[in-house]
Amino acid sequence: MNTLPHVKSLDDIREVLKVLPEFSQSAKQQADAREPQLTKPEGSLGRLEEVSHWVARWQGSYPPRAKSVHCNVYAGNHGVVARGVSAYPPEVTGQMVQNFINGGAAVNQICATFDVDLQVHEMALDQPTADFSKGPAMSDEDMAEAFFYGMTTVKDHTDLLCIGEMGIGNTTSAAAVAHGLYGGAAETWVGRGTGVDDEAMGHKIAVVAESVLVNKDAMKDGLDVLRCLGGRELVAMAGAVVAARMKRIPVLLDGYVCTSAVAALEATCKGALDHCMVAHNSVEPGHQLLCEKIGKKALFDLDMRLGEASGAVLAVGLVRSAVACHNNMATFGDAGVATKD
Ligand SMILES: O=C(O)c1ccc[n+]([C@@H]2O[C@H](COP(=O)([O-])O)[C@@H](O)[C@H]2O)c1
Ligand SMILES: Cc1cc2nc[nH]c2cc1C
Repeated sequence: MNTLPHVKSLDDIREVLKVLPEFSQSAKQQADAREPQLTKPEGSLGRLEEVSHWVARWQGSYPPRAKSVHCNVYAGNHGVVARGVSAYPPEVTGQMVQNFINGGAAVNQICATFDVDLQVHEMALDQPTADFSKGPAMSDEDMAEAFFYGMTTVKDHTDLLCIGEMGIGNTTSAAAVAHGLYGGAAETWVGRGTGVDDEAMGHKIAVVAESVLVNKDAMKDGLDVLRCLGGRELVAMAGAVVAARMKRIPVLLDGYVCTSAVAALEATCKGALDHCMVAHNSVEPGHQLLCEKIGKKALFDLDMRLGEASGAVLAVGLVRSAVACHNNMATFGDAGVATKD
């Protein structure tokens, strides 16, 4: 199987991003050739057609598969919580990790529904990142370590990978990363996260604006932004997305925090997220704009704002249905159904 490069610095990660594999032209051609033969009006399965072709192209083999599905949830703690930006205390991160392990969280139930294997990864919860409203969240070395760790968590023989996170304070991190990457007004990128009140919301916007200003000179590309304003779980998600690309595994992204983390890859290297789809549109107001910035449209919108990969895993049923239609529907010829005039 593929050996992953042991990245030890942001420059090492930049080198990896330059040589990411592209999708398979042969799988694309096979999927394109089969689609018009299936017993349905042309285009009538809408985005399900896009989904099955996306799976085939990025797996690089044909027919597409969606049997072995894994979900990786990364958990991290954030120094910026000292600024009063979350509705919950930071101990909840570790407590929720225990809840995941015990099978009591929402994502456990959704994984069980779709027979998805769930792995939870604690990212040094006893060492929160530095408060990024004062300076960089992580050193170059810390970021590379979390990134490489994320890379190693992607298992071979996975048909589809769902990624998500848990971390009190991380919607502030996500907003700061998005603001750092794309600019605009800080309030465009800030939402209520776990549910902060109006007063805390105003404060959160000010903290995000301040954090981007404080770190401005240290941020030359997307990876710098992720190091300065991200967190270990955000970095691990970015590492997992890169490893999945190398192992030819399509990825379902979750909500705002997940999308913001990996947007740093796209900002560094255009096309780095071509093997990913955004599963759902989060209630966080910046998510839709963020999706536009990376050229993606979420598969559905159920007013969710939970995180923990819940939206990504929910999309597994949709992907499996898309792949089953593509692979198993009868053709016009086989079924004796007349084609259009
Ligand atoms: O990713 C999202 O769309 C999302 C939206 C709202 C909340 N969250 C989750 O809520 C936590 C962060 O919220 P907060 O208020 O502590 O920044 C973290 O564990 C996330 O998984 C996640
Ligand atoms: C209880 C709880 C569960 C979560 N799951 C993801 N983020 C969360 C935040 C809180 C507060």
